[in-house]
Amino acid sequence: MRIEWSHVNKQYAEGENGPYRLRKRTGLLDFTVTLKEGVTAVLGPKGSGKTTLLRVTATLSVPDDGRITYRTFGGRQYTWSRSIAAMGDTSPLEPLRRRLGYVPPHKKLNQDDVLLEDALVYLAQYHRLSQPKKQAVEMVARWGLAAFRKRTLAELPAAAASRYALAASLIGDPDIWLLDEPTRGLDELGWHLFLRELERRKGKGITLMAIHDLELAEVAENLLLVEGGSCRRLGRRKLLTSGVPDGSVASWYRMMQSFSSQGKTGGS
Ligand SMILES: Nc1ncnc2c1ncn2[C@@H]1O[C@H](COP(=O)(O)OP(=O)(O)OP(=O)(O)O)[C@@H](O)[C@H]1O
Repeated sequence: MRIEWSHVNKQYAEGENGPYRLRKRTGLLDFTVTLKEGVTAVLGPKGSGKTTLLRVTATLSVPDDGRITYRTFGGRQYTWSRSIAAMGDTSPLEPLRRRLGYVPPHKKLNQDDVLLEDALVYLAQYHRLSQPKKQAVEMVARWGLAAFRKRTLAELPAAAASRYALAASLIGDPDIWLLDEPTRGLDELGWHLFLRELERRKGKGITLMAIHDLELAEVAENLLLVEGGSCRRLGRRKLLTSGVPDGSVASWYRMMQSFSSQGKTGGS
């Protein structure tokens, strides 16, 4: 399976700046990449477009331009683009959405008064799983959430909310797992369970995780470096980091950042 982003653009209007000018912020700029199976860490400075990339890929946000093509297991193909969104009926994308798990950057669900276990049952029903209650109970056990089963999502402490976000995204065992700052708010148990899940996912489907933690990036199979909304580098982690003395992602990332700041200052 693979995902192909082809000339994807996304801009945000920042607000009026004077009567006739609308300032724009770049989310993605001519983003063109093909990604195959494996765990890929999406790295880049603040505001480089990581969240935008995950949101458009999750079909939660509409690209202004370009298209994303998903070639999934079983030979099925889906496309997400502005023209498809404009048609109004996105039901042909539903099978894709059911094979896709997304973890948002902010895990705390302040408004939600659904009980945690019920929320997982609803998700299992949405994913058309057999025995949704059983699936929910299993997920509760797997993510150490038994003590919170009968709490509403709004009541969850931060660590449990972070574990719930991961558990919810994994209902239905998605082929595509999109994680935005997945370790934000996680406690020690959450970290342990998350790392175990990542190991399980290696080489199985596509996992894209936007992270700032360069140590965590060491568990990824691929690195995708985003800058100014575009892909600056994509490759096997081992290959990319073989060029730096200690072979670490942190050193490689620093080297890439120092190249870009030299470029901006004319190499001085
Ligand atoms: N909803 C929005 N409205 C206006 N501008 C936005 C919005 N979302 C993102 N942006 C802008 O788009 C650019 C890319 O943002 P994005 O959140 O995708 O970057 P990021 O790499 O995820 O950043 P961070 O590492 O801080 O999470 C930034 O300039 C950001 O300010």
